[in-house]
Amino acid sequence: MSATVTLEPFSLPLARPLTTADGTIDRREGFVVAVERRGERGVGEATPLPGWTESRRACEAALERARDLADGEGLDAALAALSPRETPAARHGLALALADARSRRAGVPLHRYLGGTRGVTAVPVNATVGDGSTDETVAAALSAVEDGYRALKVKVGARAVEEDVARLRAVREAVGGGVELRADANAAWTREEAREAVAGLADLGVAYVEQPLAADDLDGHAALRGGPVRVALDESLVERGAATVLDSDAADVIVLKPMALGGVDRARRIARRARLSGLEAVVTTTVDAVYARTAAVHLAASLGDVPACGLATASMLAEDLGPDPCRLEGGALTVPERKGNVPANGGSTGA
Ligand SMILES: O=C(O)CCC(=O)c1ccccc1C(=O)O
Ligand SMILES: [Mg+2]
Repeated sequence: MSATVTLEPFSLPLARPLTTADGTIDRREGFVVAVERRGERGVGEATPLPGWTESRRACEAALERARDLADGEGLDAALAALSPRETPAARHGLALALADARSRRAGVPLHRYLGGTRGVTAVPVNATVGDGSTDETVAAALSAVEDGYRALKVKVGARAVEEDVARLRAVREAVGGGVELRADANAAWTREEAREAVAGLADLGVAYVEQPLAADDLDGHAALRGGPVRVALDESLVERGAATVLDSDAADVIVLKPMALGGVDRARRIARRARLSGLEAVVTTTVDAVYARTAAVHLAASLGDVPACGLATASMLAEDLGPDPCRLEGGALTVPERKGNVPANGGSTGA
């Protein structure tokens, strides 16, 4: 059945640029993808992040092809034509628009539509602390704990290993033992640096180190496991594919970015497979706008009982595409309970 797809470009500056070992993110650009089918409207978001997804240009070209295909052959054919490996952001955008429309028609919130059955009303989240001096890092950590966060993810790998270990030590001393600490190296370290780092972080009670080594180095990651600091993989899922990572012994935890994995539906399937293999699944964003970010909250809620997720990225944006329907309460984001993904009026009142 023929259906209308519309694409609206956007460009959002960050208020707090995120500095990682892999560079600084200071703006997010993409497309709002809207579908209209049998009078039902659904809204999705395609926000490519080069290095993690296709380029903006490739994303736009893929979405334009999908729009033309939907016009003749319908939305399912258009979605099937979008490759989750080649153009994950484009597929994410159209898949979310469809899921939003269908969950609205069914009168259920997106997390129920995705298959969540438990009454999850909030998702625990980590604060994201970018690279910075020890003083800056401690200040950001203390401010996050003051805001109620019980888990902090600190970016590392942009400076010498001993400096990063000193930053984490200063954070641990400042926030005390009751806060979960994680470190994300964004693939910056050599095997030797990673061994040094893990040894230094071990007695600081760091729960896991995210992507210490190059994305393709599954053997290196496997060899790092087994100590008190667990190993999480993020970039490796994009580089090697989720199935390869899950079939390896390289990770204790996998980090799921729906935008980089081709949609919340794809990310959910990977999360469930990971759990069956005894891995933990953490849902995060690529610093997305409100539609993709909220969808990732629904995804985490649909999984039930998730560890703290990297979904508290709204405050990095200077502007957004609409009001945030989630509130931070006690280190967790509230899950929207109205039908669909983001409530049509921004979620301020009513059902
Ligand atoms: O997980 C989080 O806390 C926030 C998301 C985040 O860190 C991130 C955001 C954009 C690109 C890469 C990453 C990453 O996890 O490496
Ligand atoms: Mg990461």
